[in-house]
Amino acid sequence: MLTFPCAKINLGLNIVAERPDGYHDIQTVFYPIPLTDALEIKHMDPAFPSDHPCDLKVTGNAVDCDERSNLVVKAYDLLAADFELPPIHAHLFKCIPSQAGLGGGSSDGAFMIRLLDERFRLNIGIAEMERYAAKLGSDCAFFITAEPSYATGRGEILEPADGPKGNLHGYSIVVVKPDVAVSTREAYAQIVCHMPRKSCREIVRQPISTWRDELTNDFEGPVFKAHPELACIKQSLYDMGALYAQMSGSGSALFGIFREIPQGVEEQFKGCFVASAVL
Ligand SMILES: C[C@](O)(CO)[C@H](O)COP(=O)(O)OP(=O)(O)OC[C@H]1O[C@@H](n2ccc(N)nc2=O)[C@H](O)[C@@H]1O
Ligand SMILES: Nc1ncnc2c1ncn2[C@@H]1O[C@H](COP(=O)(O)OP(=O)(O)OP(=O)(O)O)[C@@H](O)[C@H]1O
Repeated sequence: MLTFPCAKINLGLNIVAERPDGYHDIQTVFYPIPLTDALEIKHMDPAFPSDHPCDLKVTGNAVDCDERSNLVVKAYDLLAADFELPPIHAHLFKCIPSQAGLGGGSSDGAFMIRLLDERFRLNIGIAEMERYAAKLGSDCAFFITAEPSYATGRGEILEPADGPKGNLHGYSIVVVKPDVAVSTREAYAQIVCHMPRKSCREIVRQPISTWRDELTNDFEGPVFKAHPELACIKQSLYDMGALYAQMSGSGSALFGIFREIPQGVEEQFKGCFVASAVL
């Protein structure tokens, strides 16, 4: 059985408070984008046994962690602790860039939960799958439904966000990821928390023309200071006609929302990972 874990962007991201558990309370709107990995599972072939009941093969882009730490295997282990799962082979074809703020690893973990639930008829239910996913990472719960969501808490408390779907339908997105890796943990450590004057949830209901002046990602200040080239990419997206441009999550990917995909994006951002799609 095959599935396609998608990436996300954050439309606005405010880090509002430090928590006693070492995490931060955030406010953000998660929006799924059509940039995907591919994830396949099948029963383990007795002719090719493995020392772990979830034998993972990764192709495409390299993932900088060992097999057991991969969120696909962690998702299997999490469910195997509570459900009887047969041994499986899993194949992850990795396309979503890592350390990009696009939630690629989180998506793989959440889609694995969905895949195991469906393939082995576990009947876990959405709310329970979201609870399992939140144990894998703060971003993971969103990917269980991958519907536009307003997220609070660590990022795992989700409510539907209908505004951006209507606002963004038919627009195009360009994602640019330079060869800069940003550690999410280190990025959070740079932040001075504060409440935004207006919630991103409200702003994304307004016309896109207002987003440039009102919607903010609190990571941009410290991350752009450490990597000024990211601010240049954001400015280039605006120069190419973006209606709105922002860094996603803690970076280093940036995205621009356009009426139509502009000419020459590949040439403009030579050396970067560049993807574009209609939303
Ligand atoms: C930056 C975002 O992408 C915005 O959507 C997410 O908040 C990141 O979520 P994630 O990658 O799933 O993060 P996790 O794997 O849960 O946490 C990685 C590290 O980021 C920090 N972290 C993460 C989420 C959060 N709400 N507060 C935090 O302080 C913690 O130091 C944690 O050890
Ligand atoms: N399936 C996976 N794909 C990518 N990275 C994974 C995966 N499983 C575990 N990881 C580990 O998690 C780290 C962060 O994951 P990833 O790069 O996808 O997140 P990110 O781009 O920082 O997104 P975000 O912070 O928005 O969740 C990687 O550097 C890698 O070590």
